[in-house]
Amino acid sequence: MNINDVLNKLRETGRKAFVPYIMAGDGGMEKLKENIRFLDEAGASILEIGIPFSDPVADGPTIQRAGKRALDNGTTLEGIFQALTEVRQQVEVPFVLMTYLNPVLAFGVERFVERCQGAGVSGIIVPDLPYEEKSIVSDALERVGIALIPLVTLTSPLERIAKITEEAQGFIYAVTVTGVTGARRDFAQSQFDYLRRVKEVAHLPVLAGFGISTPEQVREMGDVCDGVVVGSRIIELLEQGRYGEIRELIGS
Ligand SMILES: O=P(O)(O)OC[C@@H](O)[C@@H](O)c1c[nH]c2ccccc12
Repeated sequence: MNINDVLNKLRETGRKAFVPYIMAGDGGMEKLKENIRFLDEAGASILEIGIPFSDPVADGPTIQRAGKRALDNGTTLEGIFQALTEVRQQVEVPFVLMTYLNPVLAFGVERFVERCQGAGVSGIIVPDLPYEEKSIVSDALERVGIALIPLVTLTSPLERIAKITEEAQGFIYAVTVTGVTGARRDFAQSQFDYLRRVKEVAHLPVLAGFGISTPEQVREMGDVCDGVVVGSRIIELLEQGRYGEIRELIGS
């Protein structure tokens, strides 16, 4: 299934999307494939898979550490594509890659997109790619039907959000905090208001991410948008082998 099919089906049945984020190569390539199979079986709607990078400006401590572990392991993009290609046939869940721009440029945009297609990747997120410069990667992605998922933030003016969502595919990633990835204790009313406003102007599903770590937060966010992305908490739970809690989060 592709991203649109998954999100349409959830909407028709009145359910919300749950998108775990994992760091590729944290624990090695076998672990990556194992984690993907587990999260697919546990009911993840879409999987966000992070490419480790030495200068992850949007990431907090948990994801920075996971990225460092992956790089120290000798993780390469080529190795990640190979693992994804192998596991692709075994799972249903769509893959979205999250990468900073530099690794893509270093690998070569055309080559990167070709490998994404070969590995059955449905979308990519590039947090440091300015919207105005998106054609650097979006032209090549469009040719093969891979979505460039846009991030919108609390500080993006509504007109800009409307413009971004008009041309987007897949879903809109609404960043719920100003700052880096990582668990937050609670969310202010203004953050829910922001999500409602994004929902009003977006013609695509809106998923909220950054700082979501408890079943209660998953439900609260689900009340105002179409689902959530959970990264840092999933990485911690995977690291500690707390699979029951991951199932609980996905089920909430
Ligand atoms: O870790 P958190 O707070 O649950 O946030 C999601 C996040 O990890 C994932 O979507 C992500 C990881 N690194 C990013 C960089 C930019 C945008 C998004 C991300």
